Amino acid sequence: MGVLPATDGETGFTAELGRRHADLFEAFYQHPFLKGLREGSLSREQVLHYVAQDYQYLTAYTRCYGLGMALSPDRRWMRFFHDNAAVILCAETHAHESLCAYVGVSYEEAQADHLAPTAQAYINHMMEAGRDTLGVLLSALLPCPWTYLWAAARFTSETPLDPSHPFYGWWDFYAGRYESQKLTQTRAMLDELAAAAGPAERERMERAFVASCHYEIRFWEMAWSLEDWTPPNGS
Ligand SMILES: Cc1ncc(C[n+]2csc(CCO)c2C)c(N)n1
Repeated sequence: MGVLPATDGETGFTAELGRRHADLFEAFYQHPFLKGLREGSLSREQVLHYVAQDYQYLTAYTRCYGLGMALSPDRRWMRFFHDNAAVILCAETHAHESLCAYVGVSYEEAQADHLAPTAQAYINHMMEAGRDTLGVLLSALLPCPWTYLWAAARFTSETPLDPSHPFYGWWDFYAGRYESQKLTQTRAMLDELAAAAGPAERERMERAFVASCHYEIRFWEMAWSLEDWTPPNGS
């Protein structure tokens, strides 16, 4: 096992989740699609498939922050969801644009009008969590920033990032300091909710978190295999 998402000394609900499910973070890191992003060896089709689906995913992810506002007990929580939604709406497209530049298409040209099965399932899972408690919703939303930022921190600490890397812009965005501050804040907010939750809710929170970790791995697999709705027998 490589670098753990949470160290032994860290306390709180999210640190426990990170340690208990470190195997999923490792599987995320070792997936051939992320390896391709590290080595600059992805095909044009794979990059395009990812960008098109991820654009749709980010729209739904931002919508879930709207659900978070609706579930917010006070203005402090509303501000958290509001401010993060504003950042995701603007900033995350930088990461996509660097992938578009790599394959030589505009962001508009990279769009698809349908969701692949895995992207659809991941979105449904997050939206469903938004019909439960704030704690369950935020647990479903946490693996998204945590896996990406953890992977970027690990990669850039092992291999200093060179601007000539074909996916420099993508790695540089997720390795950025601003993103990492947001992740720390999100974990602290979720730790707070977990401390006030009963065992049954905490159990649903963990299940929502684990499902999203699996979906993060499957999202790579979706883009790697160019997943679509063609029935398995090819008809
Ligand atoms: C499938 C998928 N999972 C995670 C991310 C990364 N990501 C999406 S929004 C956000 C910021 C949250 O504060 C981060 C880090 C992605 N692009 N696509």
